[in-house]
Amino acid sequence: MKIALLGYGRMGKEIEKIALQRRHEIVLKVSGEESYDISVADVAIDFSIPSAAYQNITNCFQNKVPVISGTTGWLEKYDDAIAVCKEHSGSFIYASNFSLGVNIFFELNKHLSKMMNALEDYKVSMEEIHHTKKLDAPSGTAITLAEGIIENSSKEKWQLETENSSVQQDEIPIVAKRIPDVPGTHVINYDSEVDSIEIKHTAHSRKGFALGAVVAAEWLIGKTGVYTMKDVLNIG
Ligand SMILES: NC(=O)C1=CN([C@@H]2O[C@H](COP(=O)(O)OP(=O)(O)OC[C@H]3O[C@@H](n4cnc5c(N)ncnc54)[C@H](OP(=O)(O)O)[C@@H]3O)[C@@H](O)[C@H]2O)C=CC1
Ligand SMILES: O=C(O)C1=N[C@H](C(=O)O)C[C@H](O)C1
Repeated sequence: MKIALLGYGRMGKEIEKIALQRRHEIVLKVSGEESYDISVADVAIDFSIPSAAYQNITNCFQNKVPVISGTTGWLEKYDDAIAVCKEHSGSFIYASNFSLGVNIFFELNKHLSKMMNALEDYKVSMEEIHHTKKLDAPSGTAITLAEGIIENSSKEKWQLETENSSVQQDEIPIVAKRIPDVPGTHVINYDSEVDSIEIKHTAHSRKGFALGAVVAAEWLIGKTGVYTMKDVLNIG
């Protein structure tokens, strides 16, 4: 495949390594506001910044280039992007996390949430830890995990815990920690007076995210429509 990398930072570079190992070609690397011709690519992989993702993604739809996006922090425009995708019969996969392990963790989280819903003595909370260069908080993965709990319990929303925040009964508190060089850790905790249940995913590097994005790009080529990593990995 001829791949365009929209965003050539930490993830763009990791994706390049995996793509070359899998015998793909990188035909475009975009890392700023410069104009570019996306039509040279068979597929685009966007890991850019929250303020640039929508423009990058919709430009792909308008030029009929399938696009994978892992950029987080832009989802207030997700529905608009899907409308543009449908208008142009585009091809799209967005995932807050492309790693196989986290996608299994997403399913485990939903299952656990269903089981815990009736047990009022347990209080759910979440913690995510990432490197200090991360622009958004909470992480996209933490938001997806919270949505998985909300779908399967009486919780109605999530709340990022700050010094001044007070968490309501119907909210899932999320603590976001920033520690140098941490690729991404997510913990869900159910705590009662007598015990705690905790599930945790720890990324050891960015390799799993990058491999998942390249596998998703390989899978999307030749398809039209909007898909998720559940379709790609056939899990859940
Ligand atoms: N879904 C997933 O599995 C994962 C998602 N992510 C997400 O991916 C995104 C990127 O992460 P990461 O690589 O660590 O971040 P980086 O900051 O290392 O990379 C972002 C890159 O985007 C570039 N950029 C700035 N403006 C534009 C633009 N208009 N078009 C294209 N590129 C642009 C930046 O250039 P410059 O530095 O010059 O500004 C930078 O090179 C984040 O939103 C992060 O949360 C990260 C890991 C996994
Ligand atoms: O910015 C990162 O690094 C990561 N971002 C994604 C997120 O916001 O969930 C995925 C991963 O945790 C790494």
